[in-house]
Amino acid sequence: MRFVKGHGTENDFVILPDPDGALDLTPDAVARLCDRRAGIGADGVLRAVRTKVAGPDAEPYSDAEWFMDYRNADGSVAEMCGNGLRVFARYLVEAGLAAPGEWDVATRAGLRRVTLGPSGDVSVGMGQVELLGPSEASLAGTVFPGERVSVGNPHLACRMDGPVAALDLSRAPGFDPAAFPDGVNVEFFRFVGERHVEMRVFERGSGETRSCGTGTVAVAAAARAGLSGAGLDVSEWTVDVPGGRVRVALDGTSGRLTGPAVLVADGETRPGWL
Ligand SMILES: N[C@@H](CCC[C@H](N)C(=O)O)C(=O)O
Repeated sequence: MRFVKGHGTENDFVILPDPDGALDLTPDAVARLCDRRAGIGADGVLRAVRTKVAGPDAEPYSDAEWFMDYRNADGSVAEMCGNGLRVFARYLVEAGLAAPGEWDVATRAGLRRVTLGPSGDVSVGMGQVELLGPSEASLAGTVFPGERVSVGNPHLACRMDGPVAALDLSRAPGFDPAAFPDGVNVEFFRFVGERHVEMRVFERGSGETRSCGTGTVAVAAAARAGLSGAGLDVSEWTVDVPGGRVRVALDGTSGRLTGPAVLVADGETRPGWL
């Protein structure tokens, strides 16, 4: 099986080129590919498949040529992945499967428009960002009030006063399963400047990662909501994550994510390994 390895602010992915939809990608195969000791190692898998052969998840979005079939490291399926989409778009351009410019990619959360040149940062229209009300996370006995946010996938963005580096994210934060029946990605953030926050994340299905694109958009929206009088104003945010920095533009109720996307290796799994 051919693969490409890439990352966006160190949120890393195994990309599987599957233009004809020939791969039978089981949850077990995804978990083995993502295993950092016995596999290639990644936070998730991005299967690149043409929408017309991608099956029911892609059917409503057949205007787009490509479907990003995103899977978490534990093999579970997620609706969207912001960093993954930047890496996915960079892969399609570098592989000669799409031209630099602006085009839609189909995801389980709907169509997402990517903008990229022949090299450099990739920008992604992240669709509607919905603030869904308060909830809370718990970590080592401490309760963190937060905001439920949907960026196509579920998030709980918790503001804190101390540095995020002090958190122990070796275990999953607790959350209210009634509020998040399908699980949740939990972000902890702190203001470090005007419209500038630092963030760490514990991702559903992957554990702590070095960055989460949908999470940075959720955090920017929750941070804006916490500023008195900010309403739904148009604003640009800088979000620092352990793996680097991204920019988030909020415009009313929609978001745009811009940041790096880097491909680091091409390879082939050994016959019979998976
Ligand atoms: N890292 C991603 C989000 C991946 C999906 C997430 N773990 C989920 O289950 O919703 C990003 O960059 O957005």
